[in-house]
Amino acid sequence: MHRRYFPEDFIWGAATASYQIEGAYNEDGKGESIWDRFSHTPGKILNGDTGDVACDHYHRFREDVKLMKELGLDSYRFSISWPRVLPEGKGQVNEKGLDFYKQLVDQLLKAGIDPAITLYHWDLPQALQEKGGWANRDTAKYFVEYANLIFKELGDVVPLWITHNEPWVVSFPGHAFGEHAPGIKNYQTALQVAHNLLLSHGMAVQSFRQLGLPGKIGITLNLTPVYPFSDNEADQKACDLQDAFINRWFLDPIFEGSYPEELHQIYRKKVGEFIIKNDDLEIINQKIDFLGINYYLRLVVKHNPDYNIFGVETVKPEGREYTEMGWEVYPEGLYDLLIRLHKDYAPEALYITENGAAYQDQIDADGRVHDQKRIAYLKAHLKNAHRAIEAGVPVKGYYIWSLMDNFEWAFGYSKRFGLIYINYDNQQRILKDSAYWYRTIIAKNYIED
Ligand SMILES: N=NNCCOCCOc1ccc(-c2cn(C[C@@H]3NC[C@@H](O)[C@H]3O)nn2)cc1
Repeated sequence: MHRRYFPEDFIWGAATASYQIEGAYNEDGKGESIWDRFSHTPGKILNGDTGDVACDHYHRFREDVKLMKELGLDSYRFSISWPRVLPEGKGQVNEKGLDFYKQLVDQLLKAGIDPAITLYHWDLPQALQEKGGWANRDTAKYFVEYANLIFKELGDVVPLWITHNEPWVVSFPGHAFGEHAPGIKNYQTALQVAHNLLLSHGMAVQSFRQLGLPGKIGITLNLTPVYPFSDNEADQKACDLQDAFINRWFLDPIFEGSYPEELHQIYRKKVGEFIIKNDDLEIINQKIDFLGINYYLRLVVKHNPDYNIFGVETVKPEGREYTEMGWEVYPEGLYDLLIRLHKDYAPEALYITENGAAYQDQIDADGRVHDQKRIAYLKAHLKNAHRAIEAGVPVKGYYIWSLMDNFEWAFGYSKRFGLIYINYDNQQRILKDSAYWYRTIIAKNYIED
């Protein structure tokens, strides 16, 4: 067996997000979020699930940190619920909410686990949505005020900061397709949202620098490598357009200070303008310390003039494996993506801030969860991350999505991504076989293939 050793200082982590695990949706002064509102709206979430209780992490965080320590995690990536600390999104601070995160960070540090904080993981205060939400440029200003509050409270002990998680998902499923909160179906609004999210990212990085904090700051993007169904020119063109739609629309402004021109032209013609003010792109193009990437799947596309505004149709290759999300298992796509990012954008450092799979997990007669498919998925993706590191790509860490089963947005609790199985009837935590497997990988710092 070939041993693939990771760099000595490689960071082994796991990730969660506030709305997906905390529960206590209206406790201790927390304000309503757009996901509280969306999940309470009939018909939006499978089985009528909500994040009202979730994994009850708000009350069980000490037990959960103990489990992280048992796994030997170097780092734990979690998000802060903006309305838990600022119930109205701005102004009055909810000290009890802030105190929860200070206690969580304190427990992590005592356990020898580095906190990695995502400032925005989709749960916008509803009070700000009432003022237009991310379509309103003022929200960028309110985001920086919120970020500064957290920077000042935790900035001296938290080494890794992520401004936003997956702005593409916030913008398009949230504001063009209507499948995520706030459930808007307006493409032009989605483009303005994407811009204001990026602007808020740049402004927050500027503020982080001005505060002279010791940690590193970056952004996490869901990046999906796109492959043409055939080598004919039309399919190749479709591939380039889909790549611009999902990946370059965020990568180019961040790393080059400009939007992809061809796609911008298509949007001008078929969707309409969105407001960019004079030095916006300069602010967005702030130097970042790392790029976080969430990798799950690849897309294969072909040209179909009738399919959507791009004339791009995604296809599902035959004979391939798919996860419970319907996402193709394509570990090589992680290698291809990392090589491309290194070549085209050369980020100073990269963290895989999410990688994982939903499978049909069940508790067997022996009381264990034998999630062999997940172990195979994770191992194959780690192999490809290692290949990229050997090729010179500065991948500094890997966070499994997710530490525990949780609320998978529009799919509710029907999709299990966790290393830890959650029995939602009694909130019991059960380490799956993949958790024990990951513990040995962390301890040995190598995989065998
Ligand atoms: N292209 N056209 N689409 C047309 C229809 O799309 C509508 C829906 O779209 C999407 C696309 C992607 C996602 C998604 C989910 N995760 C997993 C989470 N990552 C952050 C963490 O919270 C995990 O739970 N990653 N990505 C969701 C919805």
